[in-house]
Amino acid sequence: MNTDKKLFEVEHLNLLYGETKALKDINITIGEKEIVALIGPSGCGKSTFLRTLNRMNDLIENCRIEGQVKYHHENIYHKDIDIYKLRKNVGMVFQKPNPFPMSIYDNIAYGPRCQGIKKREELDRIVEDSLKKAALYEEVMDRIHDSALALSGGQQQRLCIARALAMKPDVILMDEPTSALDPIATLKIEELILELKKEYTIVIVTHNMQQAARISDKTAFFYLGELIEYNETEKIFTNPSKQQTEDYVTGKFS
Ligand SMILES: Nc1ncnc2c1ncn2[C@@H]1O[C@H](COP(=O)(O)OP(=O)(O)OP(=O)(O)O)[C@@H](O)[C@H]1O
Repeated sequence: MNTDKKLFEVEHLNLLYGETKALKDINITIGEKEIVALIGPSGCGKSTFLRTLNRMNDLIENCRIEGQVKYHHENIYHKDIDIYKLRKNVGMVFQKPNPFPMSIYDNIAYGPRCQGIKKREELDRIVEDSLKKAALYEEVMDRIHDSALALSGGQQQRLCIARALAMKPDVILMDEPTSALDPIATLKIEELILELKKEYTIVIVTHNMQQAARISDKTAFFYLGELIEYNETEKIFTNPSKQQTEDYVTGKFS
């Protein structure tokens, strides 16, 4: 069930790469346990915006932020923010599955171990829980100490989701998580995302309009660095308020 509790409140957010403004005065609120899809043509700023939610843009030279991104009512760009804690709470899954070249078990135990969890039983429990939540446990329980690189692309992506879940986040950011997968693996990830919504907030960048319509509660349409329209997904796809949104969702431009 959706709650009306605000998780992110983004206010007057601008982002510059050097002199180029990639995000222009973005204002958006994301609620707890919502799935929010970010759509728009290539280069409109979707991934850039996604990365502002856990400060992944900090890693990019020449990148500068103005405005505020509040997470649980705290500005994450404040100088006293603990970035490691932020990224633990706001996990990320990328376009291409990127398991570490180690066993399935060690991929998931990696983050908790870095946090100082050493007890075998505790790690076993975290690994099992995370694999179950990522709907991968049944498929890999017999080969949990085998290399993660031997898994299929779809399984690798679910492993990356399990790895994020092992950190006990409350948000998962997903940047086109199914674009490298076949339709069946895509469907499995979509089912998983809908299941995860019971416990987590999910913000997902997608080029796949049907995917946004199938899984998200709300959709944000970006164009040339601006947030053109943000509303219930059904409204965006059936009765958008702005002409640009309608042109995009009906395929007049891509
Ligand atoms: N590291 C960077 N340095 C400079 N400019 C960048 C950088 N990353 C992105 N940009 C620019 O910022 C703008 C927004 O890019 P972004 O990748 O956020 O768009 P997008 O909507 O996610 O695109 P796509 O759908 O193709 O992934 C683009 O003009 C892009 O060229």
